[in-house]
Order: sequence, then structure tokens, then C-alpha cells
Amino acid sequence: MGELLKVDQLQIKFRSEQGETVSVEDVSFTIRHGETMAIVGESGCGKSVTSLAIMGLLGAGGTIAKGSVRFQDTNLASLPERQLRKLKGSQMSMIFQEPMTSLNPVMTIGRQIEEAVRLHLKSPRKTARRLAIDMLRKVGIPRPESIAKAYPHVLSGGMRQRVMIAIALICQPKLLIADEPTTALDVTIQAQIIELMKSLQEETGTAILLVTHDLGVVAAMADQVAVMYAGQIVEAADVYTLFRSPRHPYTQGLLNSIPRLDGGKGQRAPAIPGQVPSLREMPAGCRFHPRCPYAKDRCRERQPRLSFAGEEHQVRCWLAESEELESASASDDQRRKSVAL
Ligand SMILES: Nc1ncnc2c1ncn2[C@@H]1O[C@H](COP(=O)(O)OP(=O)(O)OP(=O)(O)O)[C@@H](O)[C@H]1O
Repeated sequence: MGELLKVDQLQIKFRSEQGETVSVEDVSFTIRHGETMAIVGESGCGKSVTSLAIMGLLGAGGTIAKGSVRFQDTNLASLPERQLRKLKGSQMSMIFQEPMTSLNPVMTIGRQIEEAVRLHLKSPRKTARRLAIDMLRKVGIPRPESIAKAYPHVLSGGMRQRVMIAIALICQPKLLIADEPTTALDVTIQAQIIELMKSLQEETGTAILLVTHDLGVVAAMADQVAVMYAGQIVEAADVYTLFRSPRHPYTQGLLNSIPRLDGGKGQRAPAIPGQVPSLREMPAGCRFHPRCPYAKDRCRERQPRLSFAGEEHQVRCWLAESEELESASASDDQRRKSVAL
């Protein structure tokens, strides 16, 4: 599979009255055609900002201060605004956690899908209408002809997310960025939306960049995973390696806090103690060290680099190769194997 998106040493800054903050630093990853890559981490780790930067949606005050985003060998930063807008929507599209904020409340659902088709595929209205109805059917909307005439507020959250997926995929983009696509939905609907995205991906070959804090969603969908902490990638690997042999104590903590399927009493490990540091009070050394049970002097003093722990497995941790971390994580291993994936 060839490379579709290459993010290289991305640094994102925000400017405000209080000064400048760096919210994402040294983030690099590649997504190949048709692949699903998940960015996972707690709230405030920089997942959304990274995906917004790729779409050129950082907003006022936000800039890519260093690094590059290349889409099929085109540096997105070098594209004039008009060409970037053309690329977005036709080759890259995005869905968010709360579809109601992206849908236009005063335009019928059918019209909103038709607009996407007409804008990017330049199809005549009649063709656009037919494509919109077909797409609504494809995303599992019952009675698509009558729903096309309805306004978004009459739909449930799950149905609205299906409509957003229809809008995002109607132009057959090569990349879909899905930012917490199932977080606002209840569990059974979450599973349906995941299944829908997977089956549409199989049919169209669209690559997906999935932003989530939910490791269950990662296990269900992702091929590759990047774990972010305090604006940096701390571990990256294929999904099997990451779940079987996590090397970073933060990844291990995230995995240990997944609830067990058998609900064993007292078996559920607590969430990782402490909080993600604020951008203005980033600790020296490893950013995770104040929460890390294995932290040593070196961790408090010097920042580790992302380095290889296996062929395609990268970890940002001074202790990742030490025996101490190995043996500590081995005792967690058994527990993790019984976790619902
Ligand atoms: N518009 C902005 N101006 C200033 N700082 C921002 C802005 N947007 C995000 N940030 C900061 O960037 C950091 C990363 O935020 P981001 O939303 O990417 O985190 P996240 O991991 O996606 O969390 P969540 O799941 O809560 O969205 C946070 O510290 C946040 O406060």
C-alpha cells in the first residue's frame, strides 16, 4: 500500500492574549491508502488539534509552526486557499463527535448531501438528488426518500451521524478524518456506526484517521495506532503489537484502565492517577514522569526521543528497554489478555 498522508515533525502553536503555547510537538506519522490509523490519548493530549491542522482548520491564532503535512506528495501548506478547499471535501473529509454542530439545521438532509455532490463533483441537480438518496440508503437510513425531505432535528444522534458519514463519503474521499465519531452515542449505536464505517471502508478503500480516547473503538477499527500524551506521540505501533506488548507506561496505564468483560470484583485497575499537564506548565524531562510509577532521575531531567522498540514499533521512554519495565508490565499482561477487545 502506498503512502497517502505523511505528517512530518509537526509543531502546532496557538497565540492568545496570554502569549504563545505549543500544543503539539514533533508529531510524525504516515497513513497508507485504505488503512485506518487511530490517534488515542486522554483529553487535552493534542489529538483533535493534530487532525484539525491536517484539514487546515486550526482557526484564528493556530498555526503549523514547524513540520509538514503531505497528502499524496502535495505539501498542504504550500497549496493556495482555493486549491486546498477543492481538495478538502473531494479527497479529504471529516466527521465530528456532534453531528448537529456540522449539519445545517435549516436545510433538509437531502439538500445538504446534494450540495456536497454539486460542489465537488459538479453533478447536475437531478443526478445529485439520486446520488444523495442512494447514499442515505447505503448508510442505513430507513425510508431515504422521505428522510431526505426532513430537517436534521427530527433524527436521533445515531441517524444524524449516519447522515454526516453520507456527506463525508459521497465524493469518495481518499481520507476520512473521524474525530470521536461515536463518543456522543450510546453503546449499541456506537457498534452500529463502527460496523458501518468498516463496511463502507471495505467498499470504497477510504483511509481513516480516527481520533478517539476509547481503546475499544481502536481495537475494533484500527490497523495502526499512535498514542499521544501532552502534545507528543509517546508510542506508535500496529494495533496487535500495541495491545499485546505496550512499552510505554502511559499506554500500559490506558490499557489497564479498560473495564474487564467478566466484571471481576476489584480487578479493574484505576485510571492513571494525576492529570495531563497544562501547556503552560509542561514538566521538564519526560512529560509523563510526574504520573509514571517507574520514573527515575533521568526521566525527570531529560526528554526522551521517540525511538524504535521493534521494526515498526516506536516508544518515547527512557525505561522502555530496561528490565524493570519489562517485568512490571509482564504482571499486567495476564489481566490485559482478558480485556474485551
Ligand atoms: N483554539 C485553541 N487555542 C488555544 N489552545 C488550544 C486551542 N485548541 C486546543 N488548544 C489546546 O491544545 C491542547 C490539545 O487540545 P486537543 O483538543 O487537541 O486535545 P484532545 O486530545 O483532542 O482532547 P479532547 O479529546 O478533549 O478534544 C489542549 O491543551 C488545548 O487546550
